[in-house]
Amino acid sequence: MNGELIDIRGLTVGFGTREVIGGVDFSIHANEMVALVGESGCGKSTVALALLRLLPHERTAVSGEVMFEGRNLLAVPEAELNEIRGKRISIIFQDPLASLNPVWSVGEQIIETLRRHLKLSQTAARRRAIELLDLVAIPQAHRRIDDFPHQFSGGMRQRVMIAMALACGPYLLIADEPTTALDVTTQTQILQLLDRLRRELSMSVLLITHDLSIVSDWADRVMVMYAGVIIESAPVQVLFSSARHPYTRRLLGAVPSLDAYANYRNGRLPEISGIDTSTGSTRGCRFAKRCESVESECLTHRPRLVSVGVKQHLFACFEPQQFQKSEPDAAVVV
Ligand SMILES: Nc1ncnc2c1ncn2[C@@H]1O[C@H](COP(=O)(O)OP(=O)(O)OP(=O)(O)O)[C@@H](O)[C@H]1O
Repeated sequence: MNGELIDIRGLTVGFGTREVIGGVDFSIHANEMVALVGESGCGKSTVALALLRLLPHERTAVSGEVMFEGRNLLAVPEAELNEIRGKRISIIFQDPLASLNPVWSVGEQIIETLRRHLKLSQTAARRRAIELLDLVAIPQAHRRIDDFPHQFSGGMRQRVMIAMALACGPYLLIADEPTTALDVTTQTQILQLLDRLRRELSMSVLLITHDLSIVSDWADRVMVMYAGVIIESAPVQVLFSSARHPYTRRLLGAVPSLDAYANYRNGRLPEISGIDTSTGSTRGCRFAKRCESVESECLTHRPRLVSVGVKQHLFACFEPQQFQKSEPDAAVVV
């Protein structure tokens, strides 16, 4: 499969009267690993859940388009979406224990998924479940299949979740903070595993994380989110070498490195001042209150995501040297 796998346009989510996601546009190509990075509370999980219509219905308003295989997932009937969730698009979360059933063996849980979605016989499903546990490098998969979730370490449990997510051969795996609860070594192993699997299985991965430092080795492209909007998006090397948005530049300054460690020992680890990441303000640029280069236009107009002139590098900022056509913010024009 080539080209765009999923294309998201104008995704907006409101909880009650608060707009949490303010019109997000992005696409993911076949076999691509794309990272969605941002501070806690900026709306990363809300985007992931909104794509699959997994947000609670009550007091939640979702609009926009999520085009996948020629269909808008926000508009297809629930039964059709059930065929897509878990089968074509799978999602894994930070805490496997919360997603696994403690009273069922991991084998029973994978077999149930295989039987429900692929209608396999019990014997074929068990054989496939062992293969899947093998695929995610669980040692002695044929024995471990009958163990219960609590008998696995955190990293192994995350592998089980990945095996389950892969059961039906999805085209897209959404991994929401899959390594946050793990130690650094296990975190690397899980990311290595995801990277190997997406290559072997020709699958795309949307990796959601608050930790910019983990994406450099694994992601092809990075999208930086701030207060419910994507403010910069670029191939990973471009982002790390030539970030344009003031927020991304400060975020990169806050990525721990040996230099930063030396600074830290001297009491000078960089920080991003202010706390305004999730206010859902709809007026002007959402970063304006924390931005050192704020101009009057930033308070009244919202910068659109535009190309900086380099392939796949987009940013949303009224940086003076950039010519950007802006549109008055809907909140200002009454
Ligand atoms: N069901 C809900 N009802 C109301 N507000 C919600 C709901 N779910 C999330 N929020 C709010 O939306 C904002 C974005 O939350 P979200 O979990 O998407 O952020 P995040 O970037 O994934 O953060 P984290 O990395 O901490 O998970 C937060 O302010 C959160 O409190």
